[in-house]
Amino acid sequence: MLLDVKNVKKVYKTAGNETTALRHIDFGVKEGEFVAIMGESGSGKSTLLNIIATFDKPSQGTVLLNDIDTSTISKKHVAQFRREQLGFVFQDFNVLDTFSNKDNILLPMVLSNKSVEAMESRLNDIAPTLGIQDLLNKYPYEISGGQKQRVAIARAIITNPPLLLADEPTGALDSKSSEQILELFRHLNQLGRTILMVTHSIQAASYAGRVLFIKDGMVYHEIYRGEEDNHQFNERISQSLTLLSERGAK
Ligand SMILES: Nc1ncnc2c1ncn2[C@@H]1O[C@H](COP(=O)(O)OP(=O)(O)OP(=O)(O)O)[C@@H](O)[C@H]1O
Repeated sequence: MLLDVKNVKKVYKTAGNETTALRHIDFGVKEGEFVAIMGESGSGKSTLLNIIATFDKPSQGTVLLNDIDTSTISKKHVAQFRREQLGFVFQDFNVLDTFSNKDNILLPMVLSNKSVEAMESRLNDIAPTLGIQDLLNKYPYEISGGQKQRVAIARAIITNPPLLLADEPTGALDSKSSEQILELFRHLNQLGRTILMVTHSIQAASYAGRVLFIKDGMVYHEIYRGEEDNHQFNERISQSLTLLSERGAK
């Protein structure tokens, strides 16, 4: 198992108040999978992603990535661990307007003290797959949202991390750009990349091979795509969401 989330619980404690964001989360992601996590607002998706991303720690339970217990990584090594093991794609791209697109993409390699040759070679490898060759010398403010997300995906995979984490990656895009970004995720997954994506969008989730549904801080349900096409899987995700909300309403 590439990612193993075991009995994770998260309680936020603020002045006299306790919020249980995650009650009991158990799931794994195998190498080569494309998994989507869905759930209503407040169900704990961001909390879970933040814990997997090592931005936050669970109150109980463990997260193993490549058999490394992420809670044991020292503060000194956590930035390096993230650069090497994880790629991040966010809803709002998080690219720096003062850097060219190329420099944005290379930033994780610069921080890891890689040679210029290694950086150029890696960029040449991934640029055609992402269709960003013509964008490299431009700045983020000169390109569209969909193009910015391509640049952000390039930055996320430049160090070739074993796991790509995406938080609502199409949330800020129009439907056409969303579709192109989702096709790109699918393509990267077909090339062997493991992806874990949090989303509200049924359309986005229908590109995954498996969908986990979170409710009240637990994984309530999961479905696999199997042999279904996007349309069929989309229908089944909708049905699952309806069932879940009906169950919750009783
Ligand atoms: N830093 C925090 N301090 C206290 N409570 C928090 C904190 N972050 C989240 N929560 C609470 O934990 C619960 C889960 O929140 P979380 O943001 O993980 O949900 P979500 O599913 O990502 O929601 P959304 O889809 O709206 O982003 C909510 O009740 C939220 O109010």
